[in-house]
Amino acid sequence: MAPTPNLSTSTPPLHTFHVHRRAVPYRIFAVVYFSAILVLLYHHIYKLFTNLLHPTTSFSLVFLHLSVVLADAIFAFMWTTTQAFRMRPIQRRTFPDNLVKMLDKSGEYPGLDVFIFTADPYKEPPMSVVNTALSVMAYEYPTDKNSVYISDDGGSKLTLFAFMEAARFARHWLPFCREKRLVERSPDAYFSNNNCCSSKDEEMKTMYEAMKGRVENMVERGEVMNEEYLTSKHDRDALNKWKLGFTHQDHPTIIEVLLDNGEDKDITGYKMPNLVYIAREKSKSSAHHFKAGALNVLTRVSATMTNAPVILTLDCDMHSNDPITPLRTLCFLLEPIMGLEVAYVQFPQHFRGINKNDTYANEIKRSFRVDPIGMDGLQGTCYLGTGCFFRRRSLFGSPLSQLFAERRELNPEHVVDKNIKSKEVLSMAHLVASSNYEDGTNWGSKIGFRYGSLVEDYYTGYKLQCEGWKSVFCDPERPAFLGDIPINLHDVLSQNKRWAIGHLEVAFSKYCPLMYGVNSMGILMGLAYARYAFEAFWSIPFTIYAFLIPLAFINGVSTFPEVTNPLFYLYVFFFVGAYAQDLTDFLLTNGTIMQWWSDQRMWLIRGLTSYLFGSIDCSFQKLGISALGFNVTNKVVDDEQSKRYEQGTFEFGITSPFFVTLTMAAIINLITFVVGVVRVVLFPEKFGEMFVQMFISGFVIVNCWPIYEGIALRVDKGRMPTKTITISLLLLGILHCVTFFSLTHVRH
Ligand SMILES: O=c1ccn([C@@H]2O[C@H](COP(=O)(O)OP(=O)(O)O[C@H]3O[C@H](CO)[C@@H](O)[C@H](O)[C@H]3O)[C@@H](O)[C@H]2O)c(=O)[nH]1
Ligand SMILES: [Mn+2]
Repeated sequence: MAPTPNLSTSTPPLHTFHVHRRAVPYRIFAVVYFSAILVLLYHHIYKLFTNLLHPTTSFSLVFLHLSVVLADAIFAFMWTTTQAFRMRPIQRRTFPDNLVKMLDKSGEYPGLDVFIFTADPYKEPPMSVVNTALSVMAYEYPTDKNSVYISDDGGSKLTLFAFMEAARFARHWLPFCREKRLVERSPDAYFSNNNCCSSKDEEMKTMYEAMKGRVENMVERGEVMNEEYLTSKHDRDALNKWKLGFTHQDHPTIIEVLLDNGEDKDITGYKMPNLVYIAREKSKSSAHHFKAGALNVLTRVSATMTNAPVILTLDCDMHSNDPITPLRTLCFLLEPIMGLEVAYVQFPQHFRGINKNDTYANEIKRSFRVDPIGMDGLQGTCYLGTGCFFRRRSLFGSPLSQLFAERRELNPEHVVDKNIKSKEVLSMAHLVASSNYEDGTNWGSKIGFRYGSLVEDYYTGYKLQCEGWKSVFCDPERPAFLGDIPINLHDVLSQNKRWAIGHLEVAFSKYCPLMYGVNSMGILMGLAYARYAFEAFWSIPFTIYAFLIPLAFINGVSTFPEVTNPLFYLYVFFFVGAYAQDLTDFLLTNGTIMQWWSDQRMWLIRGLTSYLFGSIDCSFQKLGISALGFNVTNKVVDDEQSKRYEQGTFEFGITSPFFVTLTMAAIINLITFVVGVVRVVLFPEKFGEMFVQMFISGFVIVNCWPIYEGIALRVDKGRMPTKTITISLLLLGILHCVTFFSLTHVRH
């Protein structure tokens, strides 16, 4: 299809898009697949009723049958929700050159406020946060329009110290980037790519390494103490704000303006961007709402200081990989016709350091690449938490009716006319960062980033779109940002568990996408958001297919149709159809078959771990038994683990409930398969009856290969702990006994 310009043809376009060719075959396939689902559901219900009406049917058999119907119904539901992404996937292009021409002729660059988040100096090394900040301070954007705000939820001296160093280094780094026209503007990325040839490079590298040495030295010691590093009185005074009794959960607000655009210049005399450090007030008596709370504090503090109309939210594990990214964003936000309706422009999370076959599916291709282009063709993509440029105005009510904050200074149209370091500005900034400031206001409910879910990104994007805002997904050839990934299985699964819980919180709130979302945005967008809200539901069919049905099989009860039954072909179609389409999506987004294999394996693994335990935690929270928290993902890498990751070896190593369910699934399916083989040898005529179960268990076994290795073949530290294996065997024994006694009357 020809690209469709989104502008009137008189001016050169700022952006275009085209609908992917796959849309039409996907729509046809959807109709066929959906019809097949209806046939299967009809069959299930028919059989269930005949079973129920039969006087001799035992309770256990009905239970088993109901479970199978439930599993298949959830598969069907989840399949339906994913169709929303496949109806109209689009691809966009931007023309930053045209934008620059337009701005040179007619206008001014809008201000940009960048928010960077960090929460723990030991899980998120301050040097990595510094690299994130330097990469965006060096954006190809007028420096007097660029302000970088660091939110430190760890309230750590170490992070502030690192930024004092960074502010000094930036005076050298920014002109260096400008003069050399670098595209890699995170020093760490630049120097680790062996960009060292000129003497200027060498000099810069030495300076960078010296700063890194000082910061890492402090972090290692856990205290900022070396007086010789603290050259200015101002720095010493700032660090003295950490008084006795200061903890990361209980402390006053600390705001330090480290660079002030009005007065600070780089070594060539150019203005520096603003750089502000903020540790918001924390107190045990008020909720701080984790990252969502930090986002709102930064929204307010930045409003008092610069109030730029465009906000970039960026996690500290991600740095800019392309300095013209803000210009690409403006291609959408400044577009005269549709621009005003766009709440945010989301760039995908791309990662560095992923191993060859992407063992843990860290690329998260479906959520970060495949699904967003599908939503982009409808009303717009989800907010993914980082690498996203917001129109500040979108945080204040729907496009048609603006809401106003309780203080005029916080509203998007307010113009700041005082210096960022002035007394008035600083006292207002402290006020709006206090821990009880939001009491009795609309922050978190109607204004700003929304509270109520651990995935504040998904939830906020969803609420904005329900209000009528559009959004844009922009995925240029050169990734705009590059992030780091967790490289150990447990970290990956914990992260996914947090997401699953956050999504469930939305699913079971009054804003459930299936009702509220469908009403506000229509059926397709509602389904797309529901696909995430209900992702933890995968755990239900997976648990049934991985445990219940194999246990029944071992105890002599087969659930699946024989190969001679026409229904058998329906199952084959479901399996092959869904997998083939999934593979197609993957290959069309530059994936390899092996990466796809890892991705589907991780989906199965998540089903029995993150989604399962996420559902359990969420139920506990609903029952008031426990509270939910945001466990920050660990970003520090252990060398030995790193080596195993490079080789593609799975990392177990610690005792965790996640690994218990995985081990159980691996063992029970191996047993099922062996039992099947023995029965086929004894009664070859039963092969047709057992084929489907043996195929499914065989498929699980192939997927579980790394688990068997972890249990039996490895001796390194990352192997499956003996304790985990013992607990799994015990639990399996109990489950087997329960099944055995429940099915006593059914066996023949
Ligand atoms: O109380 C908190 C907890 C976290 N963070 C920051 O939030 C960011 C994301 O945390 P991380 O541990 O890296 O979580 P991820 O799972 O990698 O983050 C994904 O999922 C989050 C929602 O669960 C989103 O906020 C993120 O943008 C998205 O990348 C980091 O910069 C943290 O420093 C805070 O500022 N305050
Ligand atoms: Mn992260």
